[in-house]
Amino acid sequence: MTVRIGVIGTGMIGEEHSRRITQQLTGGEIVAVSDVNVEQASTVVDRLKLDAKVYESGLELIKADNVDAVLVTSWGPTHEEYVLAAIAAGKSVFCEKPLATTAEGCRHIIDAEIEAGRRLVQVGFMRRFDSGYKLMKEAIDTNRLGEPLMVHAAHRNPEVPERYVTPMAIHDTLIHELDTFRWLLDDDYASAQVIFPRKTRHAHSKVEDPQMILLETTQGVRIDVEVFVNCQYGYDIQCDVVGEDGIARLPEPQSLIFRQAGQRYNEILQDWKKRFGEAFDVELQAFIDGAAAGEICGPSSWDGYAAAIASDACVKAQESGQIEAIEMPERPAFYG
Ligand SMILES: NC(=O)C1=CN([C@@H]2O[C@H](COP(=O)(O)OP(=O)(O)OC[C@H]3O[C@@H](n4cnc5c(N)ncnc54)[C@H](O)[C@@H]3O)[C@@H](O)[C@H]2O)C=CC1
Ligand SMILES: O=C1[C@@H](O)[C@H](O)[C@@H](O)[C@H](O)[C@H]1O
Repeated sequence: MTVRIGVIGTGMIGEEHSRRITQQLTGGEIVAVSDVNVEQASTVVDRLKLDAKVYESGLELIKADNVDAVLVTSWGPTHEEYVLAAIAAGKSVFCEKPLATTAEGCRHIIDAEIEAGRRLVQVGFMRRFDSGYKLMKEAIDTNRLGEPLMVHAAHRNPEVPERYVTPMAIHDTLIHELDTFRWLLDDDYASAQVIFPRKTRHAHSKVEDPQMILLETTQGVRIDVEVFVNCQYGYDIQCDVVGEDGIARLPEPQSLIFRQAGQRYNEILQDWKKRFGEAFDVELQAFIDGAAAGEICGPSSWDGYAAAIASDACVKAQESGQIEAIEMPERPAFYG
């Protein structure tokens, strides 16, 4: 069975995901696209030579009879409405992170999914599909490090546009780490604090950059994350898990080592497209296969919600300058 997919939001990642579904993956076909910028949607259809109808409204696309499954790749604040509409239509939906920009928005999605009676939502936390992070997870799960005690991490982007403002360092950027560490450590968060070091001259006026986020889990693991979104030099994701019996470091992406002009060096990737290219392939193939089988797996709405609860606490901590408590409600049996 070919899964007929409708894509809402044909910006950078919407186009990337449409390209990989069309040119690399199996079992899926893009039959419909939509974007508030209709011209943008038409351009992507032309550029990728898609046999797809352009819809002026994402909600109309979701209702279309020939759309089996939906990809939501529009801006974060629009996700909740589209995911809820897909659930109401009984269609599988892959939603890029964040599932919603607040925990309250995610809760609406959870309530609707439980009401629908089966899992329909996969959240785009692609790091869970990255080979390096999977090795780390295996090392932790097989107790090679002993009990995890601390995590040191960094999330660096070369630069961000004007519309990227201070809270986005949390709900757009740190949200990846907030999901990853819950999954790696099989734990939830107990508190969060945000510290603003001296601001880089490369940041525009509406974003504090860099930021240091300090998290504590319910098991007492301490986590520090540097979010630095105008670091200039590249897209750089770092993670060390320190355990009782050893330390595991996330592998660097494979790259050539040059000896040239009196220097030995290797290049650093510049964006998420290449850094997590293989992980995107695996996550989207899992979505297509899940939609075909009627069994969506991978990061769930509950994972999106849990990350958003922590994200809300971090945004509050940005404003208060205090350590903010994080309380997770009990996970419904529906989410295993
Ligand atoms: N997993 C990852 O590493 C990444 C995830 N993302 C996520 O993907 C989403 C999109 O990000 P980008 O592609 O970078 O942004 P973008 O700005 O390049 O594209 C977003 C598109 O959504 C469209 N849009 C905005 N409001 C809409 C609405 N109400 N209905 C339909 N379309 C609408 C815009 O016109 C634009 O074409 C965001 O949630 C972002 O956090 C983005 C980059 C990497
Ligand atoms: O998801 C992503 C972007 O939306 C976000 O803005 C970046 O900070 C992240 O590095 C990237 O992975």
